[in-house]
Amino acid sequence: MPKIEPPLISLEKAGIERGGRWLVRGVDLTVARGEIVTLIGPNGSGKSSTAKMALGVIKPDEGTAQRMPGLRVGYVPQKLSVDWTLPLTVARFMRLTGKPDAAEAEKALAATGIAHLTGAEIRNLSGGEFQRAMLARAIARKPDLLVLDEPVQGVDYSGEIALYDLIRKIRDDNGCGILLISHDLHVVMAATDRVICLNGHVCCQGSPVTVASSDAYRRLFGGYTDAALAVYQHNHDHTHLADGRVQHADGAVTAHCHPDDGHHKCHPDDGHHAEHLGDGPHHHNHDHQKGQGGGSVHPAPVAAAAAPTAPNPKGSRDA
Ligand SMILES: Nc1ncnc2c1ncn2[C@@H]1O[C@H](COP(=O)(O)OP(=O)(O)OP(=O)(O)O)[C@@H](O)[C@H]1O
Repeated sequence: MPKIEPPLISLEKAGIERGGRWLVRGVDLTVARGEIVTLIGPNGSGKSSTAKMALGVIKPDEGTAQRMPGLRVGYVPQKLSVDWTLPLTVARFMRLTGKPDAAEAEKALAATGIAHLTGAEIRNLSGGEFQRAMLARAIARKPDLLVLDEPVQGVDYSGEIALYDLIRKIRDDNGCGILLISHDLHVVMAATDRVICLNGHVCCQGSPVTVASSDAYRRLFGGYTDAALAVYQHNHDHTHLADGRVQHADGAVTAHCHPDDGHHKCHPDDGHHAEHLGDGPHHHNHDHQKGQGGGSVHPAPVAAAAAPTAPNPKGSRDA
């Protein structure tokens, strides 16, 4: 009989109380190897507090928190205190904590698509590049579990898609478990196996479709839910090949997407196609539409993640 691996982390009926107020309570949560679990919920709903309990940073005031013995965690925090006036290259940033050896650091930077930025100053990176550097630093530790708190903040929509694709790829390549924290209702739906919807307690949980269809989720997010669900359920039917051409479901290969591909009207100069350069063949199972209306998103801005010289939107990540 195959051995059932215990989860990497598990919370049972866990809660945190501060100053006589329960920040969050009654949380049941597990993350297993190879699984992407997303904590979703509005601001202040207890997502970060729950993640901190799972990581052992905060001890639960009720219930239990358990971690696999010897668990290696890669953590990308929501905020990072960096003195942006100090010169700090990406290479040095990789060695600030954890000190991976040079080969591991190089591999991690290549895996996140920013090997060419090793010598660049952190303060000059675009928002998407900075998030990739944070991810690279986390995966260089070869974690069993990656915890990513709002990993796409400060990143434009097409950059978000690229980052969620990257997160999935990291899971596939490394076999680690991933705990994602997000209040993004759209792209994250397609990038996760299980969603736990929080609002001081677990409102609902399950597959993204189950959660997005639930009454509790609808009550919490109101009119946004249908769009989120529609976006999640809308699977692309084409693959972007490494040479930039597009292979369609019927096997036909064209220079660009078909204008009637359904999910969007495709402009040849769309930024989102650029971000997959070097990723090899890339099959979409996400939607390119952001927002509620499901309208066309063109012209899409060039992905921050793919723009090596884009200006640095520091405001979005300063602690
Ligand atoms: N140490 C603390 N003492 C008192 N209140 C706290 C403490 N830490 C967090 N809180 C409060 O607990 C609630 C949940 O905070 P938490 O950071 O977990 O929410 P979140 O869902 O991650 O929010 P956001 O999406 O805004 O990051 C908030 O109202 C916050 O102000």
